[in-house]
Amino acid sequence: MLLFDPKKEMPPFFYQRFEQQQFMKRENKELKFVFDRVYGENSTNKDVFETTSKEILASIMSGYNSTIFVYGATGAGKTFTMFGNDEQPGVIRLSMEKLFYAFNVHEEKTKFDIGMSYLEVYEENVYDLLKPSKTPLQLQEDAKYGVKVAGLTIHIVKSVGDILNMLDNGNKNRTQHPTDANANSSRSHAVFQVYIKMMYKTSGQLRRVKLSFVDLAGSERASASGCSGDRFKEAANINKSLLSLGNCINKLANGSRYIPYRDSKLTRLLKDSLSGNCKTVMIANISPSYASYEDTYNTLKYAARASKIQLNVKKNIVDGDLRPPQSVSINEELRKKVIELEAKLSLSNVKPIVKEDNENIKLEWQRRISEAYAVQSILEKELLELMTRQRVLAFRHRLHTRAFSHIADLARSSSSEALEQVDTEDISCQERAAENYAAKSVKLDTKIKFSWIKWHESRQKMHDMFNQALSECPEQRDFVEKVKLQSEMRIVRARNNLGHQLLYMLNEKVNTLTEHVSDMSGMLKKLYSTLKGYDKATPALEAEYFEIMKKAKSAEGKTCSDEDSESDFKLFSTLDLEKLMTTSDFNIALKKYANTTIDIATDSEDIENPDPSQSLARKRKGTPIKLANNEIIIINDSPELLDTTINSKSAIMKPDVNLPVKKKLLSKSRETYTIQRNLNLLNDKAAKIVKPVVDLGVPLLRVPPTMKGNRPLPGSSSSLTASSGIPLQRNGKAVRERDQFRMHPYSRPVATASRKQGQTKRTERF
Ligand SMILES: Nc1ncnc2c1ncn2[C@@H]1O[C@H](COP(=O)(O)OP(=O)(O)OP(=O)(O)O)[C@@H](O)[C@H]1O
Repeated sequence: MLLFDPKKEMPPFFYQRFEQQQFMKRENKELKFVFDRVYGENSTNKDVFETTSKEILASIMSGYNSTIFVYGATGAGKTFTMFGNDEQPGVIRLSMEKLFYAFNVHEEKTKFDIGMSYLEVYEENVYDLLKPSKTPLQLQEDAKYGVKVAGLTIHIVKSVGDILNMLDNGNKNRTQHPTDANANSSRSHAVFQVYIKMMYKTSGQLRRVKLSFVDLAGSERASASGCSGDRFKEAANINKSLLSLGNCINKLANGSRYIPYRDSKLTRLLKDSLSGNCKTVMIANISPSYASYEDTYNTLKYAARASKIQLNVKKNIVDGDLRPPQSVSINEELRKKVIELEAKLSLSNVKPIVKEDNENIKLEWQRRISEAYAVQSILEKELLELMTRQRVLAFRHRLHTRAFSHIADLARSSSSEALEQVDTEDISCQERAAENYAAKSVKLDTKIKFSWIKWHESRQKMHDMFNQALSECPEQRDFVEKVKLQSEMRIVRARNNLGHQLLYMLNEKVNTLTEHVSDMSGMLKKLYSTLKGYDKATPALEAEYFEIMKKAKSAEGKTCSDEDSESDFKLFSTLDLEKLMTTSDFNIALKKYANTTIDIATDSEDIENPDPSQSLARKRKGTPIKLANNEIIIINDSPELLDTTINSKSAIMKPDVNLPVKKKLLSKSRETYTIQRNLNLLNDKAAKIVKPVVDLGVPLLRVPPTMKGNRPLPGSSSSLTASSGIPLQRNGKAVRERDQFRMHPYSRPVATASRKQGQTKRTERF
């Protein structure tokens, strides 16, 4: 046990005969760390070797891979522990001497082939220290042999002397720079590996073992070590690779399934030593100096975590192809015996073995499925997140575009000033927004595409794995179903989340619209009253006014009265991972909607009938008016015909169709968002199209039967008749008469006709 920063008895401090509290004193940590061995200040390299590496060497002879690595702050004595000096040889030399001694002892029965390599990892590049070159070496992963360094030279050695000479040469090539903490600081991680091939002469059995010694570069706080420029970068790189090593150690200690070996070259190289088939010793060097307090504390934490890692090791026995001829017959006999025994054993214990095997297979499949599912979950989450962002962006853009189209439509039908204002301010703004949206959506589309491909591949793999697992072990159907359900749940949750986001945006828009509608209906009321006051409100205008007011009222309090918004909502809230949708797919779908839907106050019939040609055919030019006798007339009040500027001083409606407006945008808006009036009355075959009144802006009026013989009023020139044969006249007086009764605008009670003209009084102006 090592006691770090122990509590110390401090002599009491008195001031004016009273004992004082010592505020400035730092609280001691007094942390206890338990390790396999702890070495004191007087321990030698031999002490370290005897209780660490020596034990490991015995297992090397039995065929186990082994690694010894030293870790610690800069200047703590790592290189000294590994290499030592003449008086105090380091762990490498002592191990090699011991190893070669063992080789000599077993020389008669075993043939040993020994090779060595020496490399360094400097700033995330791997260099061969025994064949110096400026070109870094590449790491390759091999399913059978693990991580290999391509092009690394392996030198055959016959004695300890050979090895030490090679190491001396290699050390000369190793990157060293002075730091504040160490005049000969090693700035790279050095990995020295000994490859031993042992062949037992009698049995022909072959063992290949790898012994590694890793001298890590010193961990340091870059600012504390007083370096700058290149040295600072060097220190940052060292710390980065040590951090990834620390992460791997943490995850291994916690039993995590995913270990981030690929985060750095160092961890990739040490993968075998950390988690593979390897017996590993970690030597943590610390300095007793108070100046290294923080470094010592960090090193101890690092080592404590590393000590929790548990490895599964197995002997590296390879059936040799190089078996000596005399051993072949013995070996064959033994093999036959083994087969016989195995057969006997399997006969006697069929059931338990099968059961145990099944259980193992099941567990193995579950482990593999869980691992693959963890990867797929990450990909799925990423894809869902991107898709949600794409739809939210597209929906927001759609809402903006629609709002703009409404404004453009209103401006177009109101005045040239309004239209010009839209032209100068809003269109450029809208164009900028559209460009912005296009750029963002292209980026998102690309990301989604890549993410989807990865997700799809991983899903395919999972699918294959499920099939294989179920065919080998059908009883794990429940486990497979559970994994599938988890994935479905994630998608449903993401869909819900998207729906909430879109609904929130839609409600915001509806709230703003409701506000506008109430503002506009107030204004419309004023305008209508003014027109009426001047006798300029035609029946068509009047009918339309009441219709609009009715709709404005019914729209109040509704959260989503707009059918088109609902279609948009449906389109954008669809989150189907199977179907990859790009921004252009949305646009195509929206165009389809645009053809089938008439905006603002849409007739349900038009939505039900998706044939655009039919819905367009049913559009009429004019306002239907139902008379008291159920007869329907349609007044063609299209803007062209209502243009009273042709022959009148009073302008009811004056559309400027040739204004210098960016036609592209406006024409699009008109095509998509036609303000449509109620069409139900059009189904009546008896309806007649009647020409509009343009002369003085006086509404068209049927002359009641009682007034039939009367001469037309001055200024009235119409000879129009409805289907009933009743003549229609422009009759200002009759209008005033009608207004007195304030009937529903669509009905003209015959009763009005019975009133005497003399009784008619204009009681209402405004
Ligand atoms: N146990 C020891 N006995 C005598 N000298 C030592 C001992 N440990 C370290 N030293 C000396 O301390 C100095 C720094 O040690 P060393 O170079 O081994 O540190 P290091 O941890 O490898 O540092 P770096 O990470 O910077 O390379 C060297 O001069 C070394 O000889």
